[in-house]
Amino acid sequence: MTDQSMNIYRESLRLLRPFWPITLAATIVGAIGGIATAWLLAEINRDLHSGQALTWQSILRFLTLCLLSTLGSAFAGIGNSILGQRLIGALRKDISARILAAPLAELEQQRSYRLMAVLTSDVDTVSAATFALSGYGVSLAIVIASFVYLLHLSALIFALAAVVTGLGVVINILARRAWQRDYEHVRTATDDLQKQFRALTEGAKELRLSRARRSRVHDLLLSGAADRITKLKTRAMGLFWIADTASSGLFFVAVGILLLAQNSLHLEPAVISGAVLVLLYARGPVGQIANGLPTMSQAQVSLRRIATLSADFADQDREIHRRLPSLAFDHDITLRGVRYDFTSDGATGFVLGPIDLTIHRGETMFLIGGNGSGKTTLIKLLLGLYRPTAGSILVDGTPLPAGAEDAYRQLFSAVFSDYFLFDDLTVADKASVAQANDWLDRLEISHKVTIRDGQFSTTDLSTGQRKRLALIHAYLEDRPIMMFDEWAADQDPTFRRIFYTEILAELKAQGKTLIVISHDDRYFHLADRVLKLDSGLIVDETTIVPAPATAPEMR
Ligand SMILES: Nc1ncnc2c1ncn2[C@@H]1O[C@H](COP(=O)(O)OP(=O)(O)OP(=O)(O)O)[C@@H](O)[C@H]1O
Repeated sequence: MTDQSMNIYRESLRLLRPFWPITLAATIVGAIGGIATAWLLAEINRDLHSGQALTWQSILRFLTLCLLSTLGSAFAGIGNSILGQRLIGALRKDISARILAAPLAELEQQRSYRLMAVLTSDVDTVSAATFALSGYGVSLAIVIASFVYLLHLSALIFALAAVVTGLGVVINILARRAWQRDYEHVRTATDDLQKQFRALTEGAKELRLSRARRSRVHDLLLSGAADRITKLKTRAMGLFWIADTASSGLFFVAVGILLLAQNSLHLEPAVISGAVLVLLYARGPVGQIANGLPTMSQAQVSLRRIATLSADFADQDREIHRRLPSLAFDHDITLRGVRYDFTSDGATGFVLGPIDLTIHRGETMFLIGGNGSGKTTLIKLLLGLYRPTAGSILVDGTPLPAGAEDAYRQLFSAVFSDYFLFDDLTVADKASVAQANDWLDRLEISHKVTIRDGQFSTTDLSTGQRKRLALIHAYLEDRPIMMFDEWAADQDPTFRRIFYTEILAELKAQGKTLIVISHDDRYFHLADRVLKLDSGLIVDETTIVPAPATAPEMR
């Protein structure tokens, strides 16, 4: 076993471990029900051939076995339903927590549609298999107990039933293998489908504008993936029905052989009828086990996908949930020889740095440079979202201790150019709501948006207006350092001016350290320092000397 498959195996066990007790309990109860069913058949056969009137003991035994049989399968079913629901909840929470704790760079490498497919489709598939577990437990117990009864009736009949079942098992194993191979392709096609579903909503505008793109997405990519899944699943289902029919048909063959050979075998009628009864009854549970195999195969593939994702994010900084005390930042933050390398799998990628940079508390720094010069990458490093490939970050001259990344990140609030707009306030106390209302007024959107139950009443706004809401979130967080990535780019000229000359000035007056990515050279003079990046390096640094205040004119 390779290291990776060991990891996946270990991860699968870890994910399923909390559910062993309930699985075991449901299986034991189901097995009791199954054994009671087989016993019941034996009792019925005995009573039919006893030639005597039923005794109270027989009636009592019959009723007890009926009760055990029905209650056993009912309780096993309930147990497994609870297990299935808990499993869905636990897997979703566990994987989400790992995704939350994962470093941004690793998350960026995973495609979001793949994560969505694991969180929805794979989790559902695994839990569907657990719902079916009770059925398997009961069926398996019936089959085993039936075989014990057959052995008790006659070794020869037992051997005949064993051969028939063995053949059925082989047929089903072959079908299962074929399905398992196909299901890997089904899962890949499911990822493709998720990707195209995303395009349907996120690319709605582009798809309406371009007939060629629309037909490529719908007729080729989406339909292609959907058809591939249909074809593979239809083939697999066909295979399974053939396997199922063949294996259950074998039971009829066994019953036929018994009926034909009953005289030459010199077996009592009670033995023959008991065997026929059991063989015909066991056909159902055997079929149920065989029919459940595709679900089990799918669950195995899906569990492997869940475990792979979970293992990928296993060794991450879990301090996101540890709530370490916040870091103090009194004087400066320094990037010392910091580098970041996008190179992966030997392919050369963009390299930022080495960067040596000190940001002083209370200063306003503008970051400028052409597209792809590395501004956002530098910001992600500075904000602790990327771990430097080389070099270190110092807060007030002290290197950031290991495990303090999340505490460090709490020093910043930011509006990224690809920001996500949350529609609720993190803290919705009276003071925060009052502040938010104040800002809605100042940002001239109070006529559109109000705060209701700690939420913005709407986020269906223009691009520039939505960005104003993102700014309110950043303001309410009240962190010492604020970063704006081309915030003003989507604002009209008046608001752009208000942002640079009033909002930034006010935040600076409050003592905030401001980092502003900007292309608005009309306002560069408002910074304390302007840094220019090119090809991942700081190529220019200009300290802005404030113009001396002009003396009032003498009359
Ligand atoms: N996730 C990523 N994986 C690989 N390379 C990346 C990734 N993100 C950015 N890059 C590369 O890093 C370079 C710098 O990107 P970055 O986003 O930092 O530039 P920028 O100066 O912010 O550009 P813009 O002004 O267009 O936003 C780009 O040339 C890009 O190829």
